Amino acid sequence: MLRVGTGFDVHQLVSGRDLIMGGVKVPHNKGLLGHSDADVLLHAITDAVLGALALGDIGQWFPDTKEEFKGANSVKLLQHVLDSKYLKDWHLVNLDCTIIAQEPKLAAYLPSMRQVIAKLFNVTINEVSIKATTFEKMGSLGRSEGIAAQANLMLQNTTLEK
Ligand SMILES: Nc1ccn([C@@H]2O[C@H](COP(=O)(O)O)[C@@H](O)[C@H]2O)c(=O)n1
Ligand SMILES: C[C@@]1(CO)OP(=O)(O)OP(=O)(O)OC[C@H]1O
Repeated sequence: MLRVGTGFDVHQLVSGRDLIMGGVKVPHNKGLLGHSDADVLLHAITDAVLGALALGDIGQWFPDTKEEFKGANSVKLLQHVLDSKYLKDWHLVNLDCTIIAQEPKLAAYLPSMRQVIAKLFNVTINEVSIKATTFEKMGSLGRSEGIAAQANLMLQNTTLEK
């Protein structure tokens, strides 16, 4: 059986925070604001996994009202979902993501992000695509007030037919 999932997330870009995306610390004078480490890419991917299997969304699994998720490492949040009973027998066919960031330039960091994410899903980096685009200086994203990410993926369960 095949299932597709999509995820989208956006976080505000502010001073005094680290910029962490795809589990990688990207050097920049600002970082993303959130209850967790605000890893916008991993949040979109987590929502895509949950969406593929109709399991709700990241905020339902890890409420931002809970102290235990304050400053949480989003790698661990995604790992928790992937290790859950719901994901048993499901594996990633492919993942395709787009980060919308006016700044900083991300091209140099995308291979490291692909590596982190491929390891999490136990696939090779060939199954993990991450692209970056600006917002052509338009609107809030174009003014670098935040960074957004979109993820699309396909999961397969070979123990279930159709
Ligand atoms: N934060 C970003 C945004 C874009 N890139 C790379 O630059 C290319 C051109 O971006 P446009 O938004 O003008 O299309 C894009 O295709 C990416 O390769 C980047 O590295 N980091
Ligand atoms: C990850 C969680 C939990 O720490 O907090 P944030 O970092 O604020 O991120 P968001 O994308 O709003 O999603 C869900 C949250 O509950």
